[in-house]
Amino acid sequence: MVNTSALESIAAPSSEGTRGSPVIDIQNLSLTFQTGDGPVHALSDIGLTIDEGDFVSLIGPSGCGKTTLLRVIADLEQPTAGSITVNGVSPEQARLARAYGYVFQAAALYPWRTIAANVALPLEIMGLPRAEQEARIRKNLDLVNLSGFEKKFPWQLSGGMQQRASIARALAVEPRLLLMDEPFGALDEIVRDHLNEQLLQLWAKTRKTVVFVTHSIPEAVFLSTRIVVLCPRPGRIYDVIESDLPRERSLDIRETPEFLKIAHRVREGLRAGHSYDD
Ligand SMILES: Nc1ncnc2c1ncn2[C@@H]1O[C@H](COP(=O)(O)OP(=O)(O)OP(=O)(O)O)[C@@H](O)[C@H]1O
Repeated sequence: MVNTSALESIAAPSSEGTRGSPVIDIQNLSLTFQTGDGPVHALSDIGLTIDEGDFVSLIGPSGCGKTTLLRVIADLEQPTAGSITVNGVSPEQARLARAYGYVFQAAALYPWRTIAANVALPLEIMGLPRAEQEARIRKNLDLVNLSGFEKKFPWQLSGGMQQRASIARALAVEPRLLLMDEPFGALDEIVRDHLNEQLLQLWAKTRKTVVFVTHSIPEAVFLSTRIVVLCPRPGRIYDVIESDLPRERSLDIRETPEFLKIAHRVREGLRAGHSYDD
């Protein structure tokens, strides 16, 4: 995804000095869906602060509220209690200010548009001048290492390449915050490893704040500065793990005792919150 040679000289953000004002501040937040079968407590008493430059993974069993939490941050769902700010303002104001880019599990590219035209879509909606649109298309396709694929249609690209294109589209609005909902969940393990490594390089280069939903323990531990373990019924935070792994990481780190220790703690949290009746 990322042009690695161009990144070799780029240092990852250090764990010191990047802590600034919280990008996301969530206090006592709950969300109950009213359904025909009664209330569903999707989120209960969530408290979470995410700082500038953090890479935070939300992990937990199916139904624990990961996607709902991401959608609340994106102003796609409304909490029923508590408070949340994004970049210091309400999620609605943040959405209107295009504070975030959102990447879905399926690449969600328009099949009748070329890759360049897909990346251009939010820029067209913003009404940016044509030259600015083209500059951003070039820059962001280059960031995900898709230069040369501008004129291809999504179906001409592999699943991993399509997902890289959707990341380029999310980045094109130049958000401070990237919300990613299991972006690599449908890809095979080798492609996923590769994209994980490249996402980390992209994060180091762009210094975005990332909130990333995953079911995969190795993916969460490999990518994150913090791992939030959720458990279901009601959806709540079970554990928040601050990673002490160096920010600059390669896949080899997954064999180290430090990595395995964090993975073990995540697994314990998942086990404790898991119902085998599911
Ligand atoms: N629009 C909705 N109306 C009613 N219930 C909903 C709605 N959206 C989500 N839920 C319920 O809220 C709970 C949390 O769902 P959510 O999709 O956030 O979980 P998740 O952790 O992302 O699950 P998965 O890993 O399977 O994607 C689930 O019980 C789900 O059925």
